Amino acid sequence: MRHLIRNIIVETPSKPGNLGLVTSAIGAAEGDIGDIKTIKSGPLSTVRDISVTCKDEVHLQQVVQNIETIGNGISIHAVTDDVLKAHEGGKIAMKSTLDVRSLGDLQRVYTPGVASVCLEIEKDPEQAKYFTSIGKSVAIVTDGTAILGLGNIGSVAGMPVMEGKAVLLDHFVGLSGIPILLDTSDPDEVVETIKHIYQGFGAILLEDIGSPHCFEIEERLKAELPIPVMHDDQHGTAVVTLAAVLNACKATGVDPTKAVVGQIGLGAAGLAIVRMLLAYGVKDVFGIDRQPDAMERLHKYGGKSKDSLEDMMAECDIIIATTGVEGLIKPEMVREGQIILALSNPNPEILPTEAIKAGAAFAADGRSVNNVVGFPGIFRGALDAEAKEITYPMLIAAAEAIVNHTRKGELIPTPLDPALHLVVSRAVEEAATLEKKNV
Ligand SMILES: NC(=O)C1=CN([C@@H]2O[C@H](COP(=O)(O)OP(=O)(O)OC[C@H]3O[C@@H](n4cnc5c(N)ncnc54)[C@H](O)[C@@H]3O)[C@@H](O)[C@H]2O)C=CC1
Ligand SMILES: CC(=O)C(=O)O
Ligand SMILES: [Mg+2]
Repeated sequence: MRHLIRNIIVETPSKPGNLGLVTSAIGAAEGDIGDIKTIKSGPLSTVRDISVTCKDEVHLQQVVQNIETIGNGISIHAVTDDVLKAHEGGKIAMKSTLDVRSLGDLQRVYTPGVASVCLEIEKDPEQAKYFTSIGKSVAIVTDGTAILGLGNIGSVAGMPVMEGKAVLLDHFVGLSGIPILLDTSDPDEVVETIKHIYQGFGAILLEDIGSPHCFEIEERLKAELPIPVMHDDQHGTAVVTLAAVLNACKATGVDPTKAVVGQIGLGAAGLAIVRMLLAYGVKDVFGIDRQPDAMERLHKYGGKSKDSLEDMMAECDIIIATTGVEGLIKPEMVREGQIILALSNPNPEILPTEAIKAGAAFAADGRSVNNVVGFPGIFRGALDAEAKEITYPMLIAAAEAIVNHTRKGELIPTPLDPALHLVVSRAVEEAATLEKKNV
């Protein structure tokens, strides 16, 4: 486990070199340093807030002890849990876009004025696109069965992830994400429930719904609803992974269609990655999963199998892993020059630093190769084009837009760049519009 993030508030005498002593002490204990914020900078002392990721509480204590033994007047004021603090009261809220200060405002926003808008929409339901927020709202639906790699922890425990997705939709592309927490995983009940509520949304984002029931749920909803439906763990992840694979191939001079790719774990994310790579034209895509029915699905879509994880690691140029199993890939399994994308969250199958040390040419984990690079722009583009569904040409257009937006030396662009989501949404909108014209 490596997802204990804590903030250590450290005071050092204001003298060059002291921050270096602190970061070296953290590094010596193998703490992973994130943001460093200066809270107070005075002539005598400086106080900084240093975010550190540790494996667990024992590891955190080692980091703290290393700092405390530096001496030189360096001291720790507090160790805080900023992640928990950020979740106090939740991360989202439904807010109005209008102010209500006068009686006139009240009558425009609510009764009696609102009645005339209702009647306009009753006469012509298409008007709902212009006079309500429906076209900008995305239902984020989970049944809680595959929350990250944490397993079936239930929808309510998964709510922080759903709120997180809503924050990203709002922040990156101005869409409202509304979590819907289901208490059933039965495909008939899930489909029936969504069919009864879909009309309040422009699109449906399925999230952290485990396999294999996620496949039937998505297929049926896509067929039965007139609005875009996408299971992000499947197709959002596949888009971003395709982009990372294309970028890695470009950097290593490999023709992606001729690369030999091995996918470990053929659940929601893994099977969709296989399908996406095959749709793109990669010929040799191998897969492995501990479930026989997952292997059957691999073969149905044209993927090939390997006998063991060891064979897969020995024979493939590019390895992608989405099993949810931390540390599944051992450093001794890594082949010289291999490309390793260990995408499980919160902890990867192998840390990128370990994979590189073991000889990999490129290595990344689920923090950077993450569906957040793709899903905001995919949904925005589909809604802007008024698309009825999200298709493979739209997804491949998204992957190519990500590739074109990647700077030299990067495997995948940062999702913090607002221009990224704009180019992805434009590419998806254009692909959707082209498809409509060709129908
Ligand atoms: N980086 C990203 O953007 C994303 C990462 N993920 C991560 O991928 C992982 C899996 O997510 P889902 O596909 O939604 O879950 P899932 O439960 O649908 O799939 C997991 C699959 O891995 C297989 N598996 C487990 N242990 C295995 C082993 N030792 N060898 C071979 N196969 C094994 C399971 O049988 C199952 O088919 C999670 O940790 C999740 O956080 C998922 C979506 C996006
Ligand atoms: C990123 C994501 O969707 C997951 O790990 O499940
Ligand atoms: Mg997910």
